[in-house]
Amino acid sequence: MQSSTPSALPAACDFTVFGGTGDLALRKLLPALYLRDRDGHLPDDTRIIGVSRSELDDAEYRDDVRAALAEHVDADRLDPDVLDRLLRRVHHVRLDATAPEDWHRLHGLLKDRDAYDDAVRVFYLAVGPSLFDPICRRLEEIGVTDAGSRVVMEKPVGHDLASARSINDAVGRVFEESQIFRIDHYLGKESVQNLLVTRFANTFLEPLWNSRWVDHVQITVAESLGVGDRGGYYDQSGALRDMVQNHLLQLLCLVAMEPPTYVGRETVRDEKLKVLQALRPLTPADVERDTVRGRYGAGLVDGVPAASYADDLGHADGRAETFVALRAEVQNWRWAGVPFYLRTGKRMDRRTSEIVVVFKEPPHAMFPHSEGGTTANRLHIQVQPDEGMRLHLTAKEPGPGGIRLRPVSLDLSYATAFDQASPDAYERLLMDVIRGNPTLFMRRDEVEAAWSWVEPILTAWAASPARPKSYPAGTSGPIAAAMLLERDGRTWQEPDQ
Ligand SMILES: NC(=O)C1=CN([C@@H]2O[C@H](COP(=O)(O)OP(=O)(O)OC[C@H]3O[C@@H](n4cnc5c(N)ncnc54)[C@H](OP(=O)(O)O)[C@@H]3O)[C@@H](O)[C@H]2O)C=CC1
Ligand SMILES: O=C1O[C@H](COP(=O)(O)O)[C@@H](O)[C@H](O)[C@H]1O
Repeated sequence: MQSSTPSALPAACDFTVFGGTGDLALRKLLPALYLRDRDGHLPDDTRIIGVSRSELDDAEYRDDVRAALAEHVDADRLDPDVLDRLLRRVHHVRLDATAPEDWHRLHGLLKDRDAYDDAVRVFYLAVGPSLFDPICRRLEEIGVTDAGSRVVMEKPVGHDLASARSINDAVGRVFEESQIFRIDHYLGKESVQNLLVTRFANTFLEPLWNSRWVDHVQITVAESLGVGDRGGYYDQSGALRDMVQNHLLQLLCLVAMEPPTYVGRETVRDEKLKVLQALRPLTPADVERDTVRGRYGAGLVDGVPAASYADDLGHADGRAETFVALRAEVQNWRWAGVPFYLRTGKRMDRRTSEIVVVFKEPPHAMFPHSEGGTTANRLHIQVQPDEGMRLHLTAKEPGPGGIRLRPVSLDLSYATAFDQASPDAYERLLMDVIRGNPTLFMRRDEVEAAWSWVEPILTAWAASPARPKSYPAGTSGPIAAAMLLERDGRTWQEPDQ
């Protein structure tokens, strides 16, 4: 998905990562920057400045980055010359973001760039949100927040609407909205971008993409991993905040949005916002009926024993749900009456992110005496792994006798069609930040509209004496999630269907 006016690559870039020694920086950001450097995409004069309180000089930090790249980049993509070039770009600044006296160190390094007219400064906030406000204020004080500067925020932005507004206000006091890049890494996935291309660069789907022909939509983001060592964060968050408020609602928006007049910086975001604003607000009774929350117990994942959430957390007082399923509706002309079923969970039976658009049954049974039956057509968009698309149809089985109906599918595998691996989402998104293209980032109004819709669910759950329903690790979630669809005469699409 390109903006209508692709932005130029600047001659110089200072890419500052607050939290440069953290998990996100070392596991995702540095590998993505390395891979873009490998393909010659970084500005020639790029510096990558890791900021943290750790007592590291440049050489020690470079050692840490080298080790992280060895761990997180495939060995066959690690080129020693590129690695050395990248490491020469890397610096570390020891700075406690809350200590005013430390900031001269970063200022000293950044002001070297004053000679460049078009140097871009990126400030990536890979730290807890409580540091966003102090960091932005200090950046303003040291005079590095002009139009050439960009700030990147990770999701989740806040833990409810009020805290999201407060974070947005704090960052917005220093940076213009056009300088603020709120990452939802799902928007950087190739298959997610391709969803818009499939819908809007082809004609065959559009006449069918509405309540007349679509029965319902299913969006599943299932993970086989548990919370790992992120339990501290996760238990404050839970699957609704961690996944639904951002990734799943963004996927829903891309399925449901109207075609923009062109794919531009604001047009896609304008259309996504309209979808979020059209989501039917849930009353407490709707939450009771249309949402399911679960939490994994011990079980087997791929035949291997897997711990319970309490074991992963290290105590039994966990509060968070690790699974959510819910029924949403988009109240507009196109989608009135079409349910959107969303589910996401950890420690499930498989890792998959997929969107299934289930079309209506044929209006008239023309082959009543044939063997086999018709099944509803389905478009299955496989976001990950094994990106691709499958269109499920009914066909006649070849043979000289009578008509025998059989389900078949038209399969598109990206790996086969394009013979190349998809880049990691961060590779695309970090380059968009450097180029200043915000199309694939969430605008303030989108984030807040998503929180507005999610908040009644959080409130109703907090008020309810019920606990999340238990499901064994390695399954497709609590039985109640299946019942959510059965009640409507439908079932979740599982892989063997
Ligand atoms: N990890 C992930 O996959 C994802 C993370 N996020 C979000 O990104 C943020 C960072 O996550 P993650 O990397 O996992 O966290 P980590 O705890 O691994 O890293 C935190 C980083 O912040 C630094 N830091 C903490 N306090 C200060 C301070 N006062 N001044 C300067 N630096 C400080 C730490 O270094 P030091 O202690 O040396 O100062 C460290 O480099 C969080 O908000 C998280 O929710 C979002 C999506 C995914
Ligand atoms: O943002 C998050 O996403 C990951 C899942 O991302 P994926 O690209 O591996 O599908 C999730 O594990 C994590 O809890 C959440 O914070």
